[in-house]
Amino acid sequence: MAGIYRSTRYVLQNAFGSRSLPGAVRFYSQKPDPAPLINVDVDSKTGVATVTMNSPPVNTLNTPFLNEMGGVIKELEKNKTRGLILTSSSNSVFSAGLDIMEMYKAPRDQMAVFWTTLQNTWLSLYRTGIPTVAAINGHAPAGGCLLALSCEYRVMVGPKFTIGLNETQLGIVAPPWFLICMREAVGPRQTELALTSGKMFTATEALNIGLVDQLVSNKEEALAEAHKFIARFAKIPPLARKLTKEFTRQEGIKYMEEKMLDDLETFVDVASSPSAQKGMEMYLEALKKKST
Ligand SMILES: CCCC/C=C\CC(=O)SCCNC(=O)CCNC(=O)[C@H](O)C(C)(C)COP(=O)(O)OP(=O)(O)OC[C@H]1O[C@@H](n2cnc3c(N)ncnc32)[C@H](O)[C@@H]1OP(=O)(O)O
Repeated sequence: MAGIYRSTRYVLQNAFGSRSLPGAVRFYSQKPDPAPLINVDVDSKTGVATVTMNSPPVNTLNTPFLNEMGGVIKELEKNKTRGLILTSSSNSVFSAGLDIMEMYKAPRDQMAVFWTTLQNTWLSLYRTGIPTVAAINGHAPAGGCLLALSCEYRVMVGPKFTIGLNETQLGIVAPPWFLICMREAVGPRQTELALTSGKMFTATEALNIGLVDQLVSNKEEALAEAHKFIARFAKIPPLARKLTKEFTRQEGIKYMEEKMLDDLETFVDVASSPSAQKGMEMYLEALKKKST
């Protein structure tokens, strides 16, 4: 392990005084952008929050965005929100996944802060007692797919958008907790087939393997179905629901609680390796070429 990483780990551990690093690492992030990257709209009748990712052009997951998302989840939990619907303000992209610029040619300590923030925000979303639904109204590759998989129910707008964990196509490896989320939705066979090839699924294919639960034809329908899913819990005692969700998701929660620092170390080593850097460079070039 290189010295710089060791010192990052030391600083993070000292800052929080324990092996687990709860909450987002706010003091490491840059000055926050005054414009919100995420909009929250709570329905006054139902108490259900629509959380709209609004970070143009493609809702990439970077440190400020993830910090804000972590803060939103904490706030909704504090206010005893009845449901959380995750969607996007874009007409074509749910989220383009991790911001490759947080990993490409980034110093190891910056990568470490980024990954720690991702780990914490993911855990908050994955384990929250609030019923969660992803209203997937656009493409959801890699980290975008992870966000959707972390919710309890997925409604996807079809047929033209795609979803999947495509990391191997970039020459990087989806970590075990991404894989656990995928396996919980589609089972081990489909997970291996999907992840080894980095397959992006059409909405119909995603429905067929259970990667999403419902197909609809536009965002309004997606939001309506999401509300219906949350309404199913109106008469279920919240504590029993929350604990049952925790038990069901124990593997992912346990992985993150126990392996957070090992996972961080692996990420920084893998992402900074010459082959991963080369893969990202080529991928970024291809994206740029496509957009010009
Ligand atoms: C050990 C590591 C583990 C890592 C685990 C997870 C990895 C990830 O999540 S990696 C990210 C994987 N994401 C993708 O593969 C998606 C890439 N993006 C796309 O396929 C398309 O952008 C998308 C289909 C989402 C949208 O297409 P368009 O609407 O046509 O937009 P553009 O492609 O023109 O993109 C606009 C603009 O955004 C830049 N961009 C897109 N995605 C990313 C990204 N993930 N990170 C950083 N930047 C991204 C793209 O280059 C364009 O930039 P400009 O050319 O400067 O406008």
